[in-house]
Amino acid sequence: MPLFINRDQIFAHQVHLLEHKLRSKEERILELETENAILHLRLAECLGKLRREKEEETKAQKNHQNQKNSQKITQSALAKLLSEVQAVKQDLSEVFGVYVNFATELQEKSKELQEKVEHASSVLKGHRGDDVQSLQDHVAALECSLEEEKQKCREERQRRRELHNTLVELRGNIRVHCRVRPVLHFDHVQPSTLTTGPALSEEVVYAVSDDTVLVNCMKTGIPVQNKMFEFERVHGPEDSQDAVFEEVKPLLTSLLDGYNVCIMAYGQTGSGKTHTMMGSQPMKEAQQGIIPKAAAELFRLISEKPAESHTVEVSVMEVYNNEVFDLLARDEDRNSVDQRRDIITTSTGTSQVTALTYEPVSSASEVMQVISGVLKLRARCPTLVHTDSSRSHLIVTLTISSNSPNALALARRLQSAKKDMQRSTQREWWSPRCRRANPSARLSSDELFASPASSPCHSPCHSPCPSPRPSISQAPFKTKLQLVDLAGSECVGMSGVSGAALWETSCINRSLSALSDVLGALAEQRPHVPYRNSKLTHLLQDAIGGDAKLLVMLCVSPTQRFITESLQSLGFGTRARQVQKEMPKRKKTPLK
Ligand SMILES: Nc1ncnc2c1ncn2[C@@H]1O[C@H](COP(=O)(O)OP(=O)(O)OP(=O)(O)O)[C@@H](O)[C@H]1O
Repeated sequence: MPLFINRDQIFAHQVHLLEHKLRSKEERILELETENAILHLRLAECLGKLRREKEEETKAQKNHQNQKNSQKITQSALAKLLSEVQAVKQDLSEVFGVYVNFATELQEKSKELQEKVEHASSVLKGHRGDDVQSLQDHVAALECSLEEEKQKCREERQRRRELHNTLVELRGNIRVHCRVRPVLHFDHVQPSTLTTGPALSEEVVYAVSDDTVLVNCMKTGIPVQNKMFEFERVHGPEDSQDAVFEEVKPLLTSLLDGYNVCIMAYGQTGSGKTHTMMGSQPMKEAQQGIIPKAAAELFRLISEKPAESHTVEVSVMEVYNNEVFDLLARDEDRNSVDQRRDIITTSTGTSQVTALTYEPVSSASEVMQVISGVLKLRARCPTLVHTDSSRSHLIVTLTISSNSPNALALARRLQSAKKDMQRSTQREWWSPRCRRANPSARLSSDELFASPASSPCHSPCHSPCPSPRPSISQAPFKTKLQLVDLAGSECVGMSGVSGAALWETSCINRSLSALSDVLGALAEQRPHVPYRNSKLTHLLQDAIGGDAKLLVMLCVSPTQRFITESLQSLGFGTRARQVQKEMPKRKKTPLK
């Protein structure tokens, strides 16, 4: 074996050894690093465990604290409960004490009552039959006197109403009657799904007494507000055509006494104006309105006068789109001709329609024949509210010419009686002193119309007696009865009209608002009254502001659907009542 080992070989061997050592060191380092990593992992695990345990411990501590708190609360609640139980126990014992006392008292009282009943029944048993009879007689007498008192009360109310009417007449107020119609089929409409609040067909306008109307104003979320309106007379849905006419009838007597009279129906479309003025189909007597009934009453009154002392003429006009039309105008062949007419103001300041046709009539049926003959010419149009809506204002005028000496005498007496009343009113005719001295002192129509010689002075008051009656013109006179069926005010949206009908609606609404303006000016006694703002007010100038007796018949729908319009009509009536016109004057217009 060669002994020569060179330095390179030794060096290489050493390098090899060192390399080997290094590799094993490196392996060891790797091992240690792995161990270290494992230890790190373990440490992390332990730390996590430790943290979780700590959290659990905190949780447990919290729970423990909560438990401690709720224990405390429960303890205090228990203590409270205990004290309440003590108090209830105390109360119960007190109540029991009261109950025991009450029961004893009740027992005593029932005993007492029983004794009294026994005593009363023994007393009753002891009574003789005729005593019972006298008791029954007494009760009957009491009932009778109660009935008498009721009758007196009714008479007193009637008298008060008459006095009120006289006062209205003396003051020259416009009379306002109101009629609330029944709920009808067209009041029922399908409610919109969006609308809330009261149903549209719900009744909200009521005639609560014979002079008061009540309106329930309902809005969602607001308490119901009641509004009251007072008029000279209020008719409810159950009131018949006859009942309505009965209240109007006295005006017809005035007509023959020499006064101009105007009866005008006002109200929203479909509220019953035409029903009230003309009547409804089928036109049986019970369904006749004011116009046929007034014609009948007028001719009945005339029949009581000397023969041929009165003549009557009828004219029929309509105001349509602010134009006056003479519905009786005919050519020689009795065909309708252009019926447009003008209104002029005469030298005496009254309004007059030029070339108006007057038809002489001698009975109520003739009057109705003439009117029915031309009513078909009246403008009508179906609307969403009313299928047979009148689109014009209708004015029927009955002109009565009187040359009766009786009527003249009557008129003369009336004139002077009225003057006396007026004078004594200014003096204290209504004073409590006068009324106390003779509570029944009121002028009946007989006294009013009696001649001075036969008219005793009823007033024992110290005011001087009326002076001798002044004499007036003996000339024959004419009076007018104007019966007006106004077109209905209406909301364009609700009536659903368009085109020509929309123009009609606008004309109707404008003329009605002109009427309202005239009443406003009169009520406030303004120096200028705008009669000429519309043909309607110009035509009715004498009736509204002149010396005629004017009655406004307000027609009102009863349901929520028309509440805005009803309130507007009731407001119009209230405004009309505030007007103090000239005192009605007897006519002295000479016959032409
Ligand atoms: N008091 C009432 N009793 C029974 N039915 C009534 C009453 N008032 C009105 N009516 C009926 O209601 C409907 C509408 O009435 P009317 O034609 O009189 O309304 P209007 O006020 O004249 O309407 P417009 O102004 O649109 O002409 C009619 O069918 C009528 O018969």
